[in-house]
Amino acid sequence: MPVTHTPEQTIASDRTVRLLDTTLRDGEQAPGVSLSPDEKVEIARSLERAGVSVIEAGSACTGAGERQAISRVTDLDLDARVTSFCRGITTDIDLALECDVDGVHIVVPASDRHVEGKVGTSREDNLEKTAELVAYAKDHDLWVEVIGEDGSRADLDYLEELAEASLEAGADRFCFADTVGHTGPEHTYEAVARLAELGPVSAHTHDDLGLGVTNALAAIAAGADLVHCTVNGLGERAGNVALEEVAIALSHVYDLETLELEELYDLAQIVSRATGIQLAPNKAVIGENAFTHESGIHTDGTLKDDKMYEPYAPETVGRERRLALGKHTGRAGVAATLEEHGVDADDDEVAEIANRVTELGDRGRRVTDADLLAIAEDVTGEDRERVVELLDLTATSGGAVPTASIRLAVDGEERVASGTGSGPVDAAVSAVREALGSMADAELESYHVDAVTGGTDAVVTVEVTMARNDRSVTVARSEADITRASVKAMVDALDRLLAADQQPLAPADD
Ligand SMILES: CC(=O)SCCNC(=O)CCNC(=O)[C@H](O)C(C)(C)COP(=O)(O)OP(=O)(O)OC[C@H]1O[C@@H](n2cnc3c(N)ncnc32)[C@H](O)[C@@H]1OP(=O)(O)O
Ligand SMILES: CC(C)C(=O)C(=O)O
Repeated sequence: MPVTHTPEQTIASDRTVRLLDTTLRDGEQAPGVSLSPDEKVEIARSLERAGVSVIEAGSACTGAGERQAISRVTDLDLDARVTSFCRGITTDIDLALECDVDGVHIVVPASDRHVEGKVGTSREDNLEKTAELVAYAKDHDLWVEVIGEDGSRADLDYLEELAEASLEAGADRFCFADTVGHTGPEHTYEAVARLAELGPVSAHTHDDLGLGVTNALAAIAAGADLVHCTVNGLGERAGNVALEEVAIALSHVYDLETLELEELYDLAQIVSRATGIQLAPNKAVIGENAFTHESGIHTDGTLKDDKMYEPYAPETVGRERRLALGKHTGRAGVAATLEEHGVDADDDEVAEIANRVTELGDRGRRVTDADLLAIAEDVTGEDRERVVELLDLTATSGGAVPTASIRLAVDGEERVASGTGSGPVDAAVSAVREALGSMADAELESYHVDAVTGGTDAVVTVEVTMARNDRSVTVARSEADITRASVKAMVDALDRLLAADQQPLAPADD
């Protein structure tokens, strides 16, 4: 049954719920991820700033390098409890002790598949062994959480026996683990509610079915007071439940605070950088698009009331709202972005600019602010200070080799050059490149011609996209002469790239 349907099954805002972060252990188990000691230290510090209660720093049994990294984290003397994963083996606990951890997670099999098929023991021996391990760890003054691995596929009566044996032996808590992310909120609720009758319970959920958060919330509703999470939902296979998602869901839906939410975005970036795993743009809380609006109706609504299309303010999680331009842009978004750039345009001009932005977006293009400004300048006829400007152009195509000569103003000085090519446009472009030298080092990503009016006197619009240093700009110019429109568009695009780069002027190559 869903977790919020009855008052008993909801999460009261006065509950104390804490978050355990296992980015440095389960997160690091994501294929291809390996964190250096320095990276673990950096992440641990930012987890501390965010206010997590427990940091599982790694698996001491993995090797000397891992133990060195865990020791670096324990050396930080954080407020958070620092722990290590241990299998149900005494030597794993000894290795964790070498790292001076505050506590251990003793991971023992819970389902018959794990008890018999993986570890090769029996239910009875597993109970006995678990109790011995807990007593051993407690004798060494460790905080102890016993995790019943594959608990969601275990016989629930046996899981209770395992929790009972652990708690009676002195474990501080028992953890319900949905190891392969196979279960749903109803079963999670039932299992955790039964375990919570016995003592403190944690929950460890995975996202294989996309139910990580749902199950974590079900576990909390059922009485779990410590939830295992990872930053950005990193972890085995489809990952663990994301720390940022649990924290914001508890805050926004249940009014229950667990973390310093405004630290979440920095934390996400730090982990993404260290692990090399990029954030999906549509990822809740921390994805690039989480607070970005492109479609006209949303942008217009958001400008009228910033809560119109957002559940909570982006600043809550350390972010800012962004308006994007593209195929779905409307007048309100264009007007707001132009205002941000100090560009004046009347209503008709804004409507025309919005149409041109949509057309550009329609061609599958991302529309940048530079694109918008180029369109606005064309539509409004407003000029601006330029680094490069076209003064004159002559092109001939009658002879054997099409040639063009060009006169440009470059930072106030005149430059003249000529070029040849396969046609007049190509010749003019070579002349431009000749005149500008290295300033023209930019790739022509696309070149597109449209006849705006019919007949032999048609006005053509030439649209070019030029790119340099990860920046690209699209400029369209309309003229009766296709060569002139092409050169104007290209010179303007280069000018905008130069302005964006703030690149010092290079002398023309002689
Ligand atoms: C659900 C989870 O996320 S569990 C945590 C997963 N984490 C890791 O695997 C940490 C990284 N792993 C490692 O560094 C290595 O696998 C080590 C050091 C743990 C073990 O390496 P190896 O000795 O080479 O063993 P290997 O990896 O081949 O097999 C795992 C062994 O652990 C045993 N094991 C697994 N779980 C448990 C457990 N809960 N309790 C006791 N033993 C266990 C397996 O039975 C197997 O033992 P066996 O070789 O006697 O059959
Ligand atoms: C070690 C345990 C908690 C685990 O990672 C899992 O069950 O997924």
